[in-house]
Amino acid sequence: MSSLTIIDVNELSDGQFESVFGNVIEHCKSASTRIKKQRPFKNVEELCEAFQKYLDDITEEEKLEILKSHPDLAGRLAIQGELTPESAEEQRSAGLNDLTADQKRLLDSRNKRYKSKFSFPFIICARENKVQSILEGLECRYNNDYEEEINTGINEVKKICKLRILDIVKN
Ligand SMILES: NC(=O)N[C@H]1NC(=O)NC1=O
Repeated sequence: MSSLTIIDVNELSDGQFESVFGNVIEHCKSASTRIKKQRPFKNVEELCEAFQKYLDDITEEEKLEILKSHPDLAGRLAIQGELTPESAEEQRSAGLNDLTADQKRLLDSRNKRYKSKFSFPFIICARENKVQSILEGLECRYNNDYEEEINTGINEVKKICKLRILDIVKN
């Protein structure tokens, strides 16, 4: 991918911008709606920073909505083939399509335990991880408190978002 230059991005119509960047934060169209108005951007870093700032500036309620819009890793949507294309590729790259039966059981039970404590799914940038580090992250972050996990989850969303933007825009 990486087919657009920053000049192309600045010249997209509002509608095109919203459709191209509408899922750089999973299921969060309002980010691209807000950020399209901040153009022109000097470079791709500035564009990434605008999305990161969006994630910093929203309310805790909006952060929770974003966290809750993420699919479980190797969860029901993955099994049913209903992930967004971005998420499907990220989960595949972490090796989540090739879990052993034991790994799948462990992942499911840790995901379930995490979600019942925090009310939102465990989120980690899959492209920067493999099965083992995901399982360890689930074990370790389960011990965090609620506010800490909202922040950690949003930080992971920022990493996912940046990599998605870099797939679209030439650096
Ligand atoms: N639950 C979770 O972390 N989901 C995600 N992570 C990622 O890299 N892509 C996702 O959809």
